[in-house]
Amino acid sequence: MTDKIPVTVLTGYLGAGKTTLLNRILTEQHGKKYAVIVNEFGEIGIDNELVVGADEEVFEMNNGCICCTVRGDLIRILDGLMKRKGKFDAIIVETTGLADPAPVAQTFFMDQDVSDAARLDAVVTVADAKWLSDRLKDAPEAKNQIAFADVIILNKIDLVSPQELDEVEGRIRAINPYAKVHRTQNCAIPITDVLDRKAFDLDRIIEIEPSFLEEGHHHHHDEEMQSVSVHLDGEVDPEKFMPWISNLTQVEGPNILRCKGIVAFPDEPKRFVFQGVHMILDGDVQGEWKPGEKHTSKVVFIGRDLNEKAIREGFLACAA
Ligand SMILES: Nc1nc2c(ncn2[C@@H]2O[C@H](COP(=O)(O)OP(=O)(O)OP(=O)(O)O)[C@@H](O)[C@H]2O)c(=O)[nH]1
Repeated sequence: MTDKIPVTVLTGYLGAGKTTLLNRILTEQHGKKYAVIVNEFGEIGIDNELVVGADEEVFEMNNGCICCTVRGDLIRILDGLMKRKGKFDAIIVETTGLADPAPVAQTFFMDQDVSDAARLDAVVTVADAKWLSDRLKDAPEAKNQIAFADVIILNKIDLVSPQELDEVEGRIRAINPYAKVHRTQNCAIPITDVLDRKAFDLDRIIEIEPSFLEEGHHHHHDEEMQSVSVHLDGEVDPEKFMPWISNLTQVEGPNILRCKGIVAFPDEPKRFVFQGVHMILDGDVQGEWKPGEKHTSKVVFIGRDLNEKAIREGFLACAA
């Protein structure tokens, strides 16, 4: 048991702050070596490029949600990591914001090779203090993620009043009275509160969902959720791109749960990276393009009722 590799499953709804937390963990002086598995909903990988840290190996799984189609992928990557045991102190799996954590956690108990070599240390859920209450009403995944958490990072406390914060924590407590809740801004939390918690308690999970250990476990999915990703084989003109993205998120904000992108501007040595949650956009230049690297641009939108054609044409029209 003790020499099994601890695995932390990092979950939380779209845009809650999972990558922010991951980057915090990886940049802290911990002297440990982590393998990171990132899964995102969308065709073009962006999250892996946003994860900092030179020493970590990042394994990416695309085209599907970790809890459904790519679970085989997860097992394959974990098997590969197990064979290199001793090289990693721990494994961190960052799931897409739409993943139901139950089947992910299930993998560590159902697959013999995986369960022989790894132990699920904890399910850590990042919750968005501003949007969680709304998502609990319309997104079953958000509820499951809270229900399955061992540790809950109630993040973005800067965006709500103390009263709203107490309310949202009350909702969390109503769903999951067991998890340790930490209130944070930008996921600022000591690493020891997140990793190596030995917090995953199978008995408790079975109590919540008695069918947890049965194959063919039923899980909830939001059928209306879709993703649109667009790749532009070159640079974009900031004079066209900035008004386009800001207008799109203002108009379509309620439907766009999440957007992100990495784009190249002419004469700019760094990549412009932006992210948004509904109509809140955040972007900055970061990370220089490598010498000889082709300057390309890509954007991903996740949401409901997205007009794929308009988004695709709109972005491509921003070409420099
Ligand atoms: N105001 C505020 N913004 C935050 C805070 N934490 C993170 N953000 C911002 O919220 C956005 C989403 O953060 P991410 O860490 O990318 O969220 P995520 O959960 O990894 O997103 P997905 O991978 O798309 O599901 C980014 O623009 C962050 O800078 C916070 O405490 N307060």
